[in-house]
Amino acid sequence: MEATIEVRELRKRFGSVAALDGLSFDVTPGQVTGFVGPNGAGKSTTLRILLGLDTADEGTALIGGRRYQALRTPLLEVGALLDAAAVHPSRRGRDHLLWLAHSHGLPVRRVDEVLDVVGLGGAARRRAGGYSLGMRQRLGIAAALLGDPPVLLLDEPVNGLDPEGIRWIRGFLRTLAAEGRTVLVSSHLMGELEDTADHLVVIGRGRVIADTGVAELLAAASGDRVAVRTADRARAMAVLSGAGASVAATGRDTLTVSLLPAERVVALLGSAGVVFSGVAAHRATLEEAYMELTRDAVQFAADETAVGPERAAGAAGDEDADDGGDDAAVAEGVR
Ligand SMILES: Nc1ncnc2c1ncn2[C@@H]1O[C@H](COP(=O)(O)OP(=O)(O)OP(=O)(O)O)[C@@H](O)[C@H]1O
Repeated sequence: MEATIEVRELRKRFGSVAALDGLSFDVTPGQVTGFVGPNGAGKSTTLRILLGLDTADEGTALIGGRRYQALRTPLLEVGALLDAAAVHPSRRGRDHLLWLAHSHGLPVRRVDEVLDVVGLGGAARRRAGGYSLGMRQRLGIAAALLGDPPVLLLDEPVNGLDPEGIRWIRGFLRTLAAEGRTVLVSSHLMGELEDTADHLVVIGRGRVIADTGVAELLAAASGDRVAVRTADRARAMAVLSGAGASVAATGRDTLTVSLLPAERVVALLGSAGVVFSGVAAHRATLEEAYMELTRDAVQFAADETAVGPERAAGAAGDEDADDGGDDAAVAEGVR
């Protein structure tokens, strides 16, 4: 079976709401693909249709070239974590997996293997009702792995995990992809995806906003912008705008400058006598790139709420404004 997800022109309405509005994307094996979008964008609906839990009004959603309903041994072909709470509370963790394994003729040995893989071996004989959210997430991931499937669909797998668990799943997803599996992971935590995902499918209002490599997206979002830290913000803005730059205030003493290289910014501020404590090439975070992408989609849909450059850069740049941690300093302390 070719381990690939193909979504083509999916449409789904719930009454007057178009949850999916012609959604198309592919997920290829050997990499982790993040599936992201604002609340209500249509992520869960897409995953539910892919897993045969809901039907599309139009379009197709295929796993390995076939609809989920046509898979003869689904557990062996696709592993899914949709709702970690979907385990009967009185059932013991191990019994839940035994029941699933039995339905597919998998050996008991495999149940104990996946319990160990997710670090739940010690709690396997406790009732799921007494599990923490993180433990239920691990049990759900164990269930997804049971059939050693080439395709994994995980909805918010980091949800409820402690820092050790988050680190574990990050490495684990990378390992699954390195084994050549197709891994589609929805998440709201861009910081997590920045460290984990190779590719992103960003959706909004039931449509694809971006289908791109994470590295390309970060490079594009970083652009040629320059971050400036100065106590004399107003004068710096006047000098740089006067030289043709586009300037946005991103904090009490920070600016983001476009259309001028860092060296020129340093020279202009220096010759105008504007004191500054740092000028740095700006490197976008995935969170920032994502906010820009999804904000554009909202602007497109409701153009009366146009967002000015100052607010736009401020929304994305506050973190940098405070710690400058993502910036590669090119000049310091020129008077
Ligand atoms: N069963 C349903 N009945 C009515 N409306 C629904 C139903 N399921 C989803 N919707 C609507 O479809 C749209 C897409 O919802 P969906 O849950 O797929 O989004 P999502 O991207 O998963 O959101 P979130 O990030 O909040 O989980 C939303 O407007 C939602 O209210």
